[in-house]
Amino acid sequence: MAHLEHIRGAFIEWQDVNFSVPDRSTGHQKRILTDMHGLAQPGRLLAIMGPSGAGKSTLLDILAGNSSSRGATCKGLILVDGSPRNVRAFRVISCYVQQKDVLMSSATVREVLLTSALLKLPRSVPLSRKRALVEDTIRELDLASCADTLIGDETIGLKGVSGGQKRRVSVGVELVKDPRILFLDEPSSGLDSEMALSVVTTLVRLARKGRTVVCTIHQPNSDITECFDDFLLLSSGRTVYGGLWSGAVDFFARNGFSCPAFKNPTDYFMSVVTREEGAVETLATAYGKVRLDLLQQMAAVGRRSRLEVGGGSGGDSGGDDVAINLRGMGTEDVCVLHDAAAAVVAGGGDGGGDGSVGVSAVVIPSVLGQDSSREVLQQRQRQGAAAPLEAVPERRVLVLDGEVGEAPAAEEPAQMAGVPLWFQVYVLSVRYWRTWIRNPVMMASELVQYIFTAIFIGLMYCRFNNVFGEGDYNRISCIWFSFAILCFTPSYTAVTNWASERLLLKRELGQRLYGITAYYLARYSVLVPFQMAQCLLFLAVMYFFAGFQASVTGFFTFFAVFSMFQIISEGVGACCAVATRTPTSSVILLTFVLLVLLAFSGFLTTTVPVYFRWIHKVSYLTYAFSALVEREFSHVTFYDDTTGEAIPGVEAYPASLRTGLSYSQNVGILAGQVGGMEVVKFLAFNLAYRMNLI
Ligand SMILES: Nc1ncnc2c1ncn2[C@@H]1O[C@H](COP(=O)(O)OP(=O)(O)OP(=O)(O)O)[C@@H](O)[C@H]1O
Repeated sequence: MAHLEHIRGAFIEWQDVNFSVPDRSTGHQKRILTDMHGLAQPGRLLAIMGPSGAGKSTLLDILAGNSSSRGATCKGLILVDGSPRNVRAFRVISCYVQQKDVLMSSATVREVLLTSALLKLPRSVPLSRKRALVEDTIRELDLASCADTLIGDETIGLKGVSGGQKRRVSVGVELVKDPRILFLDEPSSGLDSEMALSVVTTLVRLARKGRTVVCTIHQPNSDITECFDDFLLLSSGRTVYGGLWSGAVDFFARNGFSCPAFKNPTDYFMSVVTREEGAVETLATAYGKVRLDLLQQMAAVGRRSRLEVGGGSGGDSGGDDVAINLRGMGTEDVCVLHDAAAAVVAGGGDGGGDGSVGVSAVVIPSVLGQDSSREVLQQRQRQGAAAPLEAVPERRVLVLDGEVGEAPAAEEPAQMAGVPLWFQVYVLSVRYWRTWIRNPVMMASELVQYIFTAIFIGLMYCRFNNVFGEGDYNRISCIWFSFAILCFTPSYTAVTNWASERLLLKRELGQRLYGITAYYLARYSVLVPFQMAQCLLFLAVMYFFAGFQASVTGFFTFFAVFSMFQIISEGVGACCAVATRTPTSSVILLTFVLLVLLAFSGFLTTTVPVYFRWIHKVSYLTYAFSALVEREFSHVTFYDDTTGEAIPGVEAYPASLRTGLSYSQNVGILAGQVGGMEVVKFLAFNLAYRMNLI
């Protein structure tokens, strides 16, 4: 556990935080959070509670630097280790675990964590260290017993880990980057009481290593509340209480709300703020008066507990740490020793360090600072408090555990900058590949569809004859029918897969683990061979069964055209999926598009109305169909059943099926359409991402 022993959390202090969003009905700003103050400390678990709509998630998002509502206004000051937060740098040292577990169901716990480590940690970190980190994480989260079990998804018949284990894996996915700060949105929601407790005790363990852990929580039972160190109770966007968990009952009692014996305090608090008229106003006002005392008390207890933990694991433990840090600081930094164990580090000097393992900045936030530090910070607050949070001055931040450096001032977070595109594509391809081969329902349904369709069509047309009026018609029908069925298979698969893929993609793109280009290339590199294999399977049965020209060239011509056809069909499905918000609307759109394309492919109507002619001209079905008819008929001679006259194949099929192009020209256009579809698909993914459809 060597790696995890060195974790140092960060002090996060927020002051006068106000958040408003535009109210569509009135056109004015609607206040969501009012005058929020608080403190989260290293080595401690801060639980944020409140009734539904109290503003818990909003506050958590703001603290984590995730808030991005259009038209929203966020004012106030957030200090990290005593200095105004630089959101970009803050994201590097913190992580956010969302409420819903969005994990790759076809991967094992160990694989999920390793993928995360490969994408999140720079390439300069050796693979052996990444693997060691994954093993550390597995042990730390108590996941050893299920490390090689699939995550699973009951909805697709894939058995896997339990809900509590899944939630811990979600934490682990973030933990592999070794964050100093963890934000978790309702980590116990949807779990039974035992699983919820196991998740919360895991969080306490993570906090005790020295990390700062902040979570929102809903209706905790008394076992869970015993795990809280610090506690923040919100109601209607106001702070009703913020301080030590152990002081909450006393605070309520002093303000006229005594918790009955044997009642879970959190149940009581919730009933007071939701049912008692005027209680929120009374408590919020009372809290405003004692806020500073409660925060100072909380900070003092926090400091004491970190000192008790001592110099070994976690926490701002010893004077040695401070001395090392001060050596690593730039000369412009203002360092004010607070006590033997800690220092206030303010100012914006270069954060260059000696790079020694375990070096950390130990910082006391302003609520605890002595006069000298207060002056520095008050000056900062005067600069920053009135400004929107995003506008606070940038400051270099120390990245802990083994490396002291400055947070990237440029656009990309550090973890993305460290992983080259080819490596992202490689990691994602492996994961994508696994999704296909480990998903029995998807694999079986695909195989059954192709084999069943091939046998069905083979039986339907079983061994064409060469009688004019029969053999020609059957060949044309067989080709069209094959296309008509097969255009639905890859496109529907794209739509159904997108529903589960989208959430994971959204999370990972949001964290900038990779970009759309890496995702697109990885997807393409796995899907194309799969589609080609499926075409081969289909034609191996259908081509000879039905009785198409028995030649190797003929077979591989069909194979090439069918493969291109499948690739385009998958692209049509993917575009319909990303262009819509729900699977139902994707299916409706896709069905409509394919039916229109089929209708004007040249088989169903001999005269295409002039206003639909453009569809006939752009449809890939037109060229695929025409190319194969052209190819087959140029190698077959029919005979008239009554006269015995020989009729060359090229003269035997109707003019309505001809595009006016030769076989190779049709294939050339189809190949161009494959390229065009890939460009459209790539742009569609990018556009969907920009328009928030992913
Ligand atoms: N961007 C936004 N636009 C409009 N209203 C918003 C926005 N963000 C939050 N709100 C509103 O602010 C209030 C607080 O929302 P928030 O999700 O923070 O509450 P919560 O305490 O987390 O509730 P829950 O426990 O139900 O998740 C809600 O009434 C919500 O509708």
